Amino acid sequence: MSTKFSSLPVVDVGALKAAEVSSEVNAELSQNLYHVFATTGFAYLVNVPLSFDHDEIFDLSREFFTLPQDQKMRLAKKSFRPSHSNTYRGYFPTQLHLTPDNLKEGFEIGNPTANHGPHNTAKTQKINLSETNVWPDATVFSKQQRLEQMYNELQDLSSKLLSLLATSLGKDSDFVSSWLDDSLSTLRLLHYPPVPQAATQQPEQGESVRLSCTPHTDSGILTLLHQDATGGLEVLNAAGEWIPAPYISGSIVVNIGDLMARVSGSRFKATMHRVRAPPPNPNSTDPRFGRFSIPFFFEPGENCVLPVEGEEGEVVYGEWVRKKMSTFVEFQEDSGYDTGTTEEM
Ligand SMILES: O=C(O)CCC(=O)C(=O)O
Ligand SMILES: [Fe+2]
Repeated sequence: MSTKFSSLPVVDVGALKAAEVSSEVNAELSQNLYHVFATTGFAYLVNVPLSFDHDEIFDLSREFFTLPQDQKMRLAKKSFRPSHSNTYRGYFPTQLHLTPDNLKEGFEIGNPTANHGPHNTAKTQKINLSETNVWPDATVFSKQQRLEQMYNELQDLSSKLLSLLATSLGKDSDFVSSWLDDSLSTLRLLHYPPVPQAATQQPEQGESVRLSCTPHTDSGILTLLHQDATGGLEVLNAAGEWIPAPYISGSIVVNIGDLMARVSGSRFKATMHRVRAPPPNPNSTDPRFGRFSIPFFFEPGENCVLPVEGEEGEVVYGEWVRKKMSTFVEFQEDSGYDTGTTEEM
């Protein structure tokens, strides 16, 4: 459980821009990060070492979501287009038949330089966690390379943060290095379309606010989130109050996932969060409106074995994520997903 915070702390990570970081600065950053992850589990990072700003990444995301629907559906995962072979990477459309409190469309990419060789066991599963990315044709979307570069920068930043976290837990600096092998990190472009006026005025019975992402904790290690200025992200404190996490210019939000909380022996907190529905808009189908956000989920490789502090056992990441997946709205059974193992290849 997190503490009774009333706002999210801000951590300046500008020191990570330098090619060499002194051991004093590393120790200070490591302590700061330990403190926020052991209390709120969430923080804003400022002065991040990234070559792109919010305008650039959100322009790129808007360019993707304003593609004609049939172009986006060419990238749809198999559960939405059974003739397609991509099961894990690609596009998912808004699912109007599921709960109205999870109205979102998304586009997910994995490691652009991954080795998709035959050694990977993923091919025996219905969902291939390490499949190659799918992309729109370069004639309609020109930003593939830039998005791949953004992915790599977010992965680098995550790996720097992870080694600071390892130090803060009293581990060797190579404690997390194997987590980076064949990493399954996901960069997810998200668009929450505005809901029609009538729907926002009538929340469902027993519910006080209209949401577009229901309360959850992230399942993995660490999430780095770019959010636009629409607002709506809220984080639950120990007193059961939803604390707004509004957009702060130039910042990204970072939070701990369930697996990292477990690996740390519950020293780090995976804090519950949700997103309020964006303001209603009469042009509710116009994809330029609504909330845009871009979480980057740092994930280890499928075969990575993570030791768990204070417990006998270990966690194999691929098994963990498949178990968790059955609870994600995008992977619910009635959306067509089956996360189990196939009898045959
Ligand atoms: O859209 C957001 O700001 C948050 C999204 C989120 O929490 C998630 O995708 O796990
Ligand atoms: Fe989340």
